[in-house]
Amino acid sequence: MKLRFTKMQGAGNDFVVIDATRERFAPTPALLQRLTDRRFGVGCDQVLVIEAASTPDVDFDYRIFNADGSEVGQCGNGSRAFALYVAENGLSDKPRLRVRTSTSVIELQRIGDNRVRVDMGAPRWVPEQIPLKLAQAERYRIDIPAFGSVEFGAVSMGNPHAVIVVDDVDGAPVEVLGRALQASPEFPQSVNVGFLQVLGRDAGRLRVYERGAGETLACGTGACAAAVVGRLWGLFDGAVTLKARGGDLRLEWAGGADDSVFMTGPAETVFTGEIEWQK
Ligand SMILES: N[C@H](CCC[C@H](N)C(=O)O)C(=O)O
Repeated sequence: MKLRFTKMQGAGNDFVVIDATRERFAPTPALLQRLTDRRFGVGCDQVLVIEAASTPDVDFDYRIFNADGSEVGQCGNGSRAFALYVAENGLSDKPRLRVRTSTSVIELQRIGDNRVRVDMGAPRWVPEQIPLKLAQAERYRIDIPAFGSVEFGAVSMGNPHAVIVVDDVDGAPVEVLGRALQASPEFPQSVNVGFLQVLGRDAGRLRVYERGAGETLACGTGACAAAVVGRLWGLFDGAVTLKARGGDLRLEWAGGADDSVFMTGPAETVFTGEIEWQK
């Protein structure tokens, strides 16, 4: 049977997007592998699945699968692609969309041909909500062989993030230290590891070694987490532009525990295609 998909990207974080209702899509491990593998399949960091709303308070449900097939609770760059897909395919003409993932409800608003502003909800830093098996702190430390005591901030945006402040992201040991933190027992569901270089009170550079995908060219929830940790550590003011390798993201957070983080950035459709698939 044929499976139609749309290849999209947001700041270089790339996606295969599927309208589950139209395609009667059921995510099996083998099919996810076919969609994510960059050699033997289509290739992407995440597969985004658009489903009919499961409750009347939202417009759609939103499922996210990493390149390794793991299903997760949030994808910030993906949410912008989601909004563009819905508009381009006539799934809704509402200017604002409420969308539910397995861990969050977010609100998407297109603000230009290929720019979307997302209410990503409030950050969660209670360790049990991240999850992180350490006593709650503003600054955490874990001893990592070959790196010694590693200091980081930790927050959930519906998925777990650790943020390490570095002097130079280009020289940061992104993969080795990212993998080591992901393997730490303190992160029982692994973690997305951000490396943040502060450029000023309203600017920084960010690289993220993502759970289930490795280093991506940008990570939307990682940018939200870095903006929150940067503000909690007194490094940033209310709004910050974070430069990822694939593009820039704009983050705004008023700083209150219940205040949403707003993320604004690009989204683009790259191509549409279909694969032949045996159920
Ligand atoms: N790797 C993440 C999911 C994708 C997040 C990222 N692509 C974004 O834009 O937020 C996780 O396992 O929680």
